[in-house]
Amino acid sequence: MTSTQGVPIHPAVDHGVPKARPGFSGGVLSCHCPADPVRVHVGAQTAHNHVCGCTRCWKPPGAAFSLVAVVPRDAIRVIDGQDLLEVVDPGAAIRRHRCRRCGVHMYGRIDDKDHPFYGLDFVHTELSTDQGWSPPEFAAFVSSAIEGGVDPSRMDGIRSRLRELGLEPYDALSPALMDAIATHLVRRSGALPA
Ligand SMILES: N[C@@H](CCC(=O)N[C@@H](CSCO)C(=O)NCC(=O)O)C(=O)O
Ligand SMILES: [Zn+2]
Ligand SMILES: [Zn+2]
Repeated sequence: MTSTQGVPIHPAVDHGVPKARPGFSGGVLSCHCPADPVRVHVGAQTAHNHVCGCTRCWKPPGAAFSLVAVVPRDAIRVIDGQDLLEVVDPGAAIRRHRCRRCGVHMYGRIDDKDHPFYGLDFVHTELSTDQGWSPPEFAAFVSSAIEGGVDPSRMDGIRSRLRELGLEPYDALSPALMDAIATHLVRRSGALPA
């Protein structure tokens, strides 16, 4: 089979998916401002790290996918630049807090207590120089990359490259996460025991 190594996905995976460090318990995320960056301490290892093709997640310049994971919301502490943070879209389920100088998203928070992922914040581990974060496990919202400007003719190559990297492509979240969402919705409706 022809290699699709030359198909760029995201700089953090284009040369191979990194490994988690056993015992890793978090680090500091910094925005891209060259001086006085916003800094956020994340006091936990990440979970469900994935590359995401949706238009809402922050991506580094030129990348077709973002790299995004979750941590418990109480693990997030803004240590510098709190006053520089603004919410990108207050109406979105994930209220992404970005640096208003450089535009980098520092964390995304769910404030709706009924949301299946309430209690989890979304973070981009590439904003940290600390090594050992949980690596991406799958690719989400792959078809949405077209909405972000990727030519549809490139999608076969992109899906092949994702598979080559071990990042199974899905057009929503992974089956495990979609099942968790559906289970939450059914439980909330009272049709399943809590
Ligand atoms: N086609 C849309 C999809 C946007 C979307 O639903 N994104 C997901 C995944 S983000 C992290 O994996 C989501 O849950 N969004 C909720 C929110 O953004 O509040 C598009 O590309 O815009
Ligand atoms: Zn900034
Ligand atoms: Zn996304």
